[in-house]
Amino acid sequence: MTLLAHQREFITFALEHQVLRFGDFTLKSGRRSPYFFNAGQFDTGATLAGLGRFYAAAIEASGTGADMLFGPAYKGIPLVAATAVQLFEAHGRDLPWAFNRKEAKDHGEGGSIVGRPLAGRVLLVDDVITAGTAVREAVGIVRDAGAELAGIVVAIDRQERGQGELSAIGEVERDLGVTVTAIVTLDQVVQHLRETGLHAEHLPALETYRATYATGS
Ligand SMILES: O=P(O)(O)OC[C@H]1O[C@H](OP(=O)(O)OP(=O)(O)O)[C@H](O)[C@@H]1O
Ligand SMILES: O=C(O)c1cc(=O)[nH]c(=O)[nH]1
Repeated sequence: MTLLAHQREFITFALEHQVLRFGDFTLKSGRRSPYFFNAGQFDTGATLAGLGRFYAAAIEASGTGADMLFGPAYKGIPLVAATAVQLFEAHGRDLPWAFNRKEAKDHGEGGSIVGRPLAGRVLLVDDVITAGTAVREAVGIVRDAGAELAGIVVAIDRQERGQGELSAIGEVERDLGVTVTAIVTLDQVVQHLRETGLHAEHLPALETYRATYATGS
């Protein structure tokens, strides 16, 4: 497997800012994981700008055409904002963007979508796909608004089983008919750790976890 320079840079960036951490974490799916990617740790202007640049570059490289961006609450919100800024700053693409509230508001402007109303081909921007539940919920919001899903971009594909035996991303691509783009995959993180010797003490737990939840596809 080849790791591109920007993927190594991204892993280094996530490790440096303790966004990628090792320990014992309970996930949304209920799985217990020896590592966690916490996008909330990109907690300064500079790191959020850096993160947005990685997302924008991944979107440009994927060739996914979209009319607008959507970031699902909560962690998708700063991600979509940072990505929209960097798509414009670094690539000259000025796309409308929106996010949702988890609970609809019945005063003021009301509703659950903030920003540009969802319409046309919408690219979903989120942090992580584990079992795929969160992105399916978000896709439901896009489709309920009468918009079309153009694709999905995440920072990390944990390469775990979804609801059946396929990978969560494989199931999402099959069921929704779109491409999921990840800046990096778990395999690439593991390869980078092996090659650099960084966090070598955590590799056995990562391997055991992978053997439990990984799929061949
Ligand atoms: O693929 P899945 O198994 O669904 O898990 C991954 C998702 O779960 C978490 O979001 P959460 O719903 O906790 O929302 P948050 O953005 O408010 O943290 C995480 O931020 C991912 O988006
Ligand atoms: O599956 C999750 O809940 C999850 C995994 C992960 O690495 N990061 C995160 O924010 N959520």
